[in-house]
Amino acid sequence: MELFLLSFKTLLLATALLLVAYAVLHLVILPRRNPLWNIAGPPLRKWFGNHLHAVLDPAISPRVHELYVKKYGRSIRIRGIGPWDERLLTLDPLSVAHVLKHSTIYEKPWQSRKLITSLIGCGMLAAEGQIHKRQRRVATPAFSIQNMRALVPLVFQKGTELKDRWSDMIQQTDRNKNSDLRIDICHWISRATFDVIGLAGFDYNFDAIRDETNELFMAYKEMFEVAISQGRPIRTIVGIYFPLFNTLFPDKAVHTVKRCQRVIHRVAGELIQEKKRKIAEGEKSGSAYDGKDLLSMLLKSNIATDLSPEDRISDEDILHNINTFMFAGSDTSSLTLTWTLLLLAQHPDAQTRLRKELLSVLPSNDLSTLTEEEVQSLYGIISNLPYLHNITRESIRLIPPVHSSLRVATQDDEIPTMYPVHGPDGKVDESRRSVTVPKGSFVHVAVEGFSLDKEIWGDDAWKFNPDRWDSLPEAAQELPGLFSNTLAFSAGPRSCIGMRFSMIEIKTFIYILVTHFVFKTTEEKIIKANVVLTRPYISGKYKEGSQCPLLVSLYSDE
Ligand code: HEM
Repeated sequence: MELFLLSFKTLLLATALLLVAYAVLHLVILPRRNPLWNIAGPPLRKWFGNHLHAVLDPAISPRVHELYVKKYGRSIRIRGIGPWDERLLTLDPLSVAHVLKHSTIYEKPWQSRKLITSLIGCGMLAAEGQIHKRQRRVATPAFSIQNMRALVPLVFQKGTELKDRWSDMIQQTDRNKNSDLRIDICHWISRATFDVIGLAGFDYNFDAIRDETNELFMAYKEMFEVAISQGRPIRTIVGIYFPLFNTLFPDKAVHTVKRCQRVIHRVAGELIQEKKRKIAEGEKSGSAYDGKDLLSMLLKSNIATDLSPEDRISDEDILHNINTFMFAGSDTSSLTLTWTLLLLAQHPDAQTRLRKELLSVLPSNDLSTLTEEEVQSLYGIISNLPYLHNITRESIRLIPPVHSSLRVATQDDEIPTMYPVHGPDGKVDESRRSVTVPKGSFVHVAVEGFSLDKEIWGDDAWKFNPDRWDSLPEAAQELPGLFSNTLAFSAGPRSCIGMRFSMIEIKTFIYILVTHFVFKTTEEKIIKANVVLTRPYISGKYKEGSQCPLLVSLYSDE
């Protein structure tokens, strides 16, 4: 018995020693051997601390980025969730272009892909490798300039509906006077952009500007709310690493997602089958079905004769991508519009100047009476208005809805840098123009960080100055990015496929709203928070959820 106890104790001791050795190896020794320790980075006050809040919270990240660049250069070592998680934060234009261009080396982390897939399926946002390539190839024709222009009338229709709704609300409040009405523009614009993406996505009218009762609309809305709810971070992490946990112990959110997915599968599944039938009938009868929505385009492109059978995607993939367009294309556009209107309210001179430019091309008859050709020709003019273009670019630069993005290196790599790299001792080696990144490391792509960089954009980089776009500094002109030297729509093979679509939506809505209403700020202070996207909150009222109240009145030129 004694012998047994002795050997049991020895076994326990050996196991404990092994665990300690494992922990020391992974928490102390291996991290120190990580090549990322050869570059400078901010210290940590606590051994288990991290820099994530500092670099991801838009309330402080501009100051943090500025300080880091001054002290540590543009290639910065930061700590992720633990000592084993050393990361690269790059504010070097050459490095970020390298990372975004080499999308097969720098993939999206499996954890975020799994989370997205669990909600909307494995569409373009979450897929990697060949699957992503195939989906992107099928979807690209749907987003061509020509196809996007075909969506202009429906964007006008929804912009006009929102305008009419707000006009009614203002007039109902006070029938005699045109007083200011406090409107949460974030909420209302989100309803309108949902309507737009519903019609543009699969020719389906959620009618959310009127009311929020449509079954499919509610399913998407509730599901996306689960995605952005911050209330259960531990559970979310456990669910990602151990999916069985959610099956065995489902909570309210799991049930909600399941219920929403059933509705989407049923209603959107039927829409897909109906479209397929129409396309097949059109082919049979010789008069091709002319549906202009993304679903019709995707289905047509998927059966195009120049696409080999192995490059085609399944009905399931089609549904996942329509879900993806809903997810990636509704809040991003509505937040851009919300931030733009807030900035215009905060800068009344810019608002008046913009209104003057927009009114100069306002037709004499009501927008809702224009023919399709007239709408197309009007949009052609609007899209080229210089001050509107400057306002749009400046708003997206100053408050990009996607605050930052994350990539993981799938192999060891040497990332080139434009600026010299600072060593861990703070010394700058002028000849050192690359950073060694080991496989498995996370790389932070600071979308907002680049947009607000004073060394690139000038000392007024944090200010709203639409005129800057008339003479950009050389450094800004050299920045990589799909959209006007910003990373707001990312860059490279994984950049935003919906940029043209959102430009039509943003310019059309601003045109309609600013020619009909005047926007003023309320007493409340609006702050930014990064909740999947950069969203507005009333200072001190975070728990009330994202909102952006403005005082809105009818514009009259008298
Ligand atoms: C102002 C509006 C928008 C902004 C700021 C925006 C921004 C972005 C950004 C930054 C990415 C890259 C994400 C990453 O690398 O992690 C992205 C990807 C994507 N966006 Fe957008 N987006 C907008 C509107 C739209 C719209 C309207 C659609 C569709 C109708 C859309 C569909 C997509 C898709 C499918 C991807 C994934 C592309 C891929 O990985 O191949 N986006 N968007």
